[in-house]
Amino acid sequence: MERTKLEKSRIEEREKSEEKDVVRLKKEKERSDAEIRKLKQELKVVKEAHANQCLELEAKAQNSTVELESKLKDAELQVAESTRKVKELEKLYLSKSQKWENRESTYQSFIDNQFGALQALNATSVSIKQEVLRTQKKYFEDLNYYGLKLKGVADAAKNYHVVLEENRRLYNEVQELKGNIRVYCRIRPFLPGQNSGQTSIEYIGENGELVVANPFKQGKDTHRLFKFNKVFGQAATQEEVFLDTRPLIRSILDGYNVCIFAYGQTGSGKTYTMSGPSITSKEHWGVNYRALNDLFHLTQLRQNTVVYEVGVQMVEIYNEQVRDILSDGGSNRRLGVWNTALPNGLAVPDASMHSVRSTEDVLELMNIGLMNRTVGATALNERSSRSHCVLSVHVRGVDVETDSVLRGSLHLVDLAGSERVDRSEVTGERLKEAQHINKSLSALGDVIFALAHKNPHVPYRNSKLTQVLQSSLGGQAKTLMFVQVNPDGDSYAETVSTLKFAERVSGVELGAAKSNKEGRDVRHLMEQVSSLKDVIAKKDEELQNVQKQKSNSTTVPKRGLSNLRLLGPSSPRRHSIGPSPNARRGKAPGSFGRAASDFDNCSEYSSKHSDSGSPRSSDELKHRKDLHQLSKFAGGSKEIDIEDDIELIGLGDADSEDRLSDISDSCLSMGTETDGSICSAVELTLFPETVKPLEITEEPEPHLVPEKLEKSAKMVKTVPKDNRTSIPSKIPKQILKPPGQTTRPSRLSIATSSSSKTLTSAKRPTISTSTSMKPLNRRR
Ligand SMILES: Nc1ncnc2c1ncn2[C@@H]1O[C@H](COP(=O)(O)OP(=O)(O)OP(=O)(O)O)[C@@H](O)[C@H]1O
Repeated sequence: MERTKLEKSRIEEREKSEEKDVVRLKKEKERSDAEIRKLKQELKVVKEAHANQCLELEAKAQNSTVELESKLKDAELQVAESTRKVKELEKLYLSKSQKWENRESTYQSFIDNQFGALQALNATSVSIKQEVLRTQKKYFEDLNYYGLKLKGVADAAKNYHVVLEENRRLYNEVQELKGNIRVYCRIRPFLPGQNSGQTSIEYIGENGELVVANPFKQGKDTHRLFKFNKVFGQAATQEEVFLDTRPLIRSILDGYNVCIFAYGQTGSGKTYTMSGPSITSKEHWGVNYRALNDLFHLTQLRQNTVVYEVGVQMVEIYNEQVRDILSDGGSNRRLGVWNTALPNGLAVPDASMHSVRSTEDVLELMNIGLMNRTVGATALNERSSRSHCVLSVHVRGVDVETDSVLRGSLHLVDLAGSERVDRSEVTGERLKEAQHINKSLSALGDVIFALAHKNPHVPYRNSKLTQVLQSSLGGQAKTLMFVQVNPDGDSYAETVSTLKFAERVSGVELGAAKSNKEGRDVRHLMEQVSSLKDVIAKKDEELQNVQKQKSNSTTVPKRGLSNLRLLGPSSPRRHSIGPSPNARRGKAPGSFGRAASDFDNCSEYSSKHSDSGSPRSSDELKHRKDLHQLSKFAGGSKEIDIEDDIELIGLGDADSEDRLSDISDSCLSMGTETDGSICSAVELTLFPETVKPLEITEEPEPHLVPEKLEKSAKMVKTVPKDNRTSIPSKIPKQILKPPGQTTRPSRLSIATSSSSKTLTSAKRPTISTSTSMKPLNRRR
């Protein structure tokens, strides 16, 4: 029961739960029904939406179908097109591939060839490599070899300049030995206002080459090459020009004669080179101031070994007249020119000689000279020199140790410029001057031409200029010419003719220059000769005495023979240089004393032996006899005196005719020949104190003797007797003439005498004469 009850309770409970379940289920069913309704509703909506969608989709599908169909058609078309293209491409491909194949085969064959070539190249390169190695080896060997050689060459190159210098020196020496006239060319710069674009100067070489060309003509033919010792360009300074000239100038102090002259067209810079534009600035000084400045400087340096004295002359040649431009007021006096080649170059002995001791003295003198010089304005040069100006510097040096004397002279010549009168537009007086200038320059050209061609006759006498320059052009001087060039194209013709002239000048060989040095040895020898002659004379005298005692029957013409004895060719005293032994012993004071004592001896001799039959050598007697005959023929003793004079003044030479001098305003100037004459002249005028006193018994005729020479003669009288002083190398012997005998003032008049003509055939050296000696030969 219980169990039933329990069962029953359980069943009841189950029923209750089932009922609950039924209620729950019912609720659930209702909820589900609601849900189903809702879902149905939703389904209906969805169905409707789906239907709509389907419709839409159908429509879309239809559209898409249409679209796709059209696209398909397009695609088909495209496919067709593509297929066509593919076919075309295939075709192209085929042809291209065909081409490529061809190319490939070509390249292949090319590559094969190249490969073959490469192999060949390889082989070659190997051999070349070997060759290179071999060459390299050789190259290094050669390099070593050339290195060694190069070292030698480098060593030689080091010496190259030395050798070059040496060569230049040797060349100059050769030139010097040949005595070629040196030619330096100087080109003037363009002046303000000139057109520098039209220059005739094309090229200036280092070694003196100069090429000029006509700027107004084209073509090679217009170019001309000239070669000189040196060419100074437009930029060359006065200092540079002088430095190249200095060695030449310095040689004056070693006893050489030097001549420097400037040649060129008017306005080309001759005065600029020789004097400079102004003396106020040292930088502008020309060659002449610098030369003298340098000479003084050198003389100072050498004063312990050589004592120098310097004298200056300055003359101008104006319209064929030589004028002293340093004399006070005397510049209008015409001066004579020594008309022969003189070793010491004193060409115008009558020109005043001024002793100078410093550059200041020189500046002062040259200022005076340049102020006195004739200048004028032409169309080509505002201050054109209308004359040739010659500045002569005479130097005498005495060696302190040896007493030897040297003499040098320097001529600085500023020529007047050549000019084409049509260009210089001159008239009247200027035209006359220009004609004289051109004439004298053309005479200079003729002289140069004759010298260059070594003609036997050189026409020095055709102008005063060539006479003055004779010793420098034809003597033993060192000569330098500055050829001045105007670079202006308009002056091309003048430039070429100037340069041609200069080229000719540079071809002139003067022979080696000689130094005017009297060595001690020469002096000693001369002294010995002199003393030997004294001994012989004494012996002669003794013999004559013996003869006289033996025989009183023969009479010898007194004056004639005595003088002939004195002056005969055998007499060495005529040429004696330096004091005689007697003079040194104090017997006679110097050479003039010597001359006087000779004369005394001679007079004594002649009086002692006037009536004796002299037993001298037959030659001498014959000579005397000849001369005696001549004297008789010429008119007795008077004529013999003329002969004496002839001999004394050096007219005894056969060639004396050639040496005829000019007549100056004041007196004649002598033709003469040897160095001594000039030296004497220079010494008597410039260095009078060196000359020994001479007893002059009579004053020379004043109208015949230049004022300066009178002074010299007076100075000679008053010089103290000092046996050590040097003596002019050539001193004429004094001869007494019977009172009332006429004087032969001019060598011209003497030369025309018959006796002189006969004597000139002797052709032997004659006693030189100089201005200083003129008083001695002129007696009343
Ligand atoms: N090297 C130079 N440098 C500067 N100026 C110069 C030079 N050479 C010449 N001159 C000038 O040229 C002009 C002419 O020169 P200079 O008078 O020296 O000529 P010249 O040849 O002597 O003439 P002339 O024959 O007519 O006397 C002057 O004014 C001068 O100053």
